[in-house]
Amino acid sequence: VSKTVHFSLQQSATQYLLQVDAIARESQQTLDQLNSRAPHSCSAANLAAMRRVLISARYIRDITYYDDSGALCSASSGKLDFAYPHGEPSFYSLQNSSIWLDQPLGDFSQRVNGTVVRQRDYSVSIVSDIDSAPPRNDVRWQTVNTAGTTAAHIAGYTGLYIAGTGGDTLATLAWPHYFYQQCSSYSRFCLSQQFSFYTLAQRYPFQSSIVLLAVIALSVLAWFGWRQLAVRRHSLRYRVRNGLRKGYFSVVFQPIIDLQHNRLIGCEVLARYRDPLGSLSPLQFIPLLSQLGLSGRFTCFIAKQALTELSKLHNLPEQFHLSLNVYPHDIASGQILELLQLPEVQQRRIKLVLEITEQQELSFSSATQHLAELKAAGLQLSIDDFGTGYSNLTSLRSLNADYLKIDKSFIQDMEADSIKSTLIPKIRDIARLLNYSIVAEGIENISQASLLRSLGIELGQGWHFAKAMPLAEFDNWLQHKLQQDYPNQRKKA
Ligand SMILES: Nc1nc2c(ncn2[C@@H]2O[C@H](COP(=O)(O)O[C@H]3[C@@H](O)[C@H](n4cnc5c(=O)[nH]c(N)nc54)O[C@@H]3COP(=O)(O)O)[C@@H](O)[C@H]2O)c(=O)[nH]1
Repeated sequence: VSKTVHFSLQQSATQYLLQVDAIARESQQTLDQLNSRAPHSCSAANLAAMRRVLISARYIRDITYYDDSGALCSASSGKLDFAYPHGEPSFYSLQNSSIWLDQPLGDFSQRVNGTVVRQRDYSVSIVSDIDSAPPRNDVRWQTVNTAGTTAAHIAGYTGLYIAGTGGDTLATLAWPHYFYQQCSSYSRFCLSQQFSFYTLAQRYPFQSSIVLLAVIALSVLAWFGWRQLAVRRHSLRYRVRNGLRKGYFSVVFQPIIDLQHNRLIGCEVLARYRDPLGSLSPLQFIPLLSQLGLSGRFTCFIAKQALTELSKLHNLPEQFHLSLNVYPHDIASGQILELLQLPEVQQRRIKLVLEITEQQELSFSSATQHLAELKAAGLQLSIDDFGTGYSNLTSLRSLNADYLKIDKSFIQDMEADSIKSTLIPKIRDIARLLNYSIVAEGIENISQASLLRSLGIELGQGWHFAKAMPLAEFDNWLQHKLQQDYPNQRKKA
């Protein structure tokens, strides 16, 4: 389609510019011929010579002779009554011709306007349709002359000509507008045309329908592509993967309390997610990270982030614990050992406790060696969500952990003496047998805290003490708590 359109535009513009060149050539040759004659005057012999030239010309309608005061005689009118002055020319062309556009050529029987081209003592007047009849009249067009330093507007719409585009250029402007420009080689005239797809559609109905179909097909494809992208970007998998790359995960800290002395001994770090589409719950992103094979990277990120943030707090209690949830399969695979490479983990100020949920079965054969390496590196282990999963006494013993964390489902309804809560003393006995400290999680009120204290449970956490908080809030809470716990101690610098 573009070839057909291009060819057709090229043909008509070439025809038009060839005519312009022919007029320019005839004008130039005539002026050269007259200017080279001597003597220059309005003598009968000179007027006769001017008329002979005029008769053989194809485009020139009159020839005028000048001296410094103005036009003195012309081939059509003979001697003029007075020297007729010209105003400023419209532009200067090649060989320093002065050109006046749209001049009234008043000495013809009918009043007509035309173009006057003057060089030295002579001018030629041309009446042609090149400035009023472009090759196509259903397009916007402009003719300019580029012989001077700037393009001189000759006819048509102003502002269509694009400098530097050169000749014979077909381009799509903003769809559905097209642009075509061609310049003549001799007279330096350029013809610029601008037209819309609708003009094409009228002229080339078949080709245009192909273009239109192609545009529709491309738009539909682009729409589907965009929709697919939007769906993908909204999918949880994309968000979680992207979140790890872009840092949409953050950490919050929930205090862990020594129930017997009501003192802060550490905290648990919990992950949070927020991206421009909103928040995701850990229950959504924790299993997904595992399915995406990103659990190891994620655990390292959370550990690094939590330790970096906590290291900014200067008055953490001695032997402060940071409990970090880890994926049991990362222990079995050994990926968890990557934690030991982190400089933040290697520092000894904060004790790292790895919480391994009991809800997922741990492959003991491969895990034992890795757990031993973690413990040898100074990390502690805690069995999380105890009472909800797979542990038996043998597996508990072989894990060689330090803490046993009673699941919150045992704590809830403790005050109402629920069946589950009656098992707490039994869990406590098992923990003592194995030399584990007990942490009770999900303590929501004072009566649960008192009951657990009376049962000899050492450690606890839950909303009764504080919810999980971002660092700044945790710091405020910590200052307040330290004031309570150590009222006589001055703040550390
Ligand atoms: N492997 C990783 N797992 C993580 C990480 N961050 C969180 N998680 C696990 O996601 C589960 C849901 O966590 P979350 O929504 O943060 O809920 C925790 C507490 O906010 C909530 N909690 C704490 N106190 C109370 C309470 O008094 N009542 C109550 N109803 N809920 C409370 O319990 C969740 C902590 O659970 P646990 O880890 O078992 O101590 C959860 O399984 C997280 O483990 C991560 O970084 N890595």
